[in-house]
Amino acid sequence: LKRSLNQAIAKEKDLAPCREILDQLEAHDEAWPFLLPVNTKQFPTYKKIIRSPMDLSTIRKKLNDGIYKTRDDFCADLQLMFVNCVTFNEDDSPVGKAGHSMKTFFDSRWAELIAH
Ligand SMILES: Cc1ncccc1N[C@@H](C)c1ccc2c(c1)OCCCO2
Repeated sequence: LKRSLNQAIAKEKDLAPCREILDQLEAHDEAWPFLLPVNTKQFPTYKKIIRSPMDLSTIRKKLNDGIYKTRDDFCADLQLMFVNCVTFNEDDSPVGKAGHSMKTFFDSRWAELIAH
């Protein structure tokens, strides 16, 4: 499907803030549980419980490879990552707490981005 130049420019404008937010998420003190895919040898039940794993490195690759057509596609993968975290981890566990902290941070940055 050939995209016009204007559409390509519009897509880049839409996704540019996503790179900025992803930079900040990767640099966050509580990003450590989310930097790489969950190791299913380390957590054998993970694949059974979590049907669609997602992590920051996968999101970065998808963004770089032009997989996301809109900023909402990008947002959906982050929300999937946070839902997976709540599904598998207790709220008061270290990973559960990190997930809530990262989601709160993301949601506030996303609102700033959309609300301008
Ligand atoms: C986001 C998530 N959800 C469920 C399970 C794991 C994870 N993250 C992975 C990267 C992880 C988190 C904590 C860990 C860990 C690995 O290494 C084993 C030792 C304990 O500390």
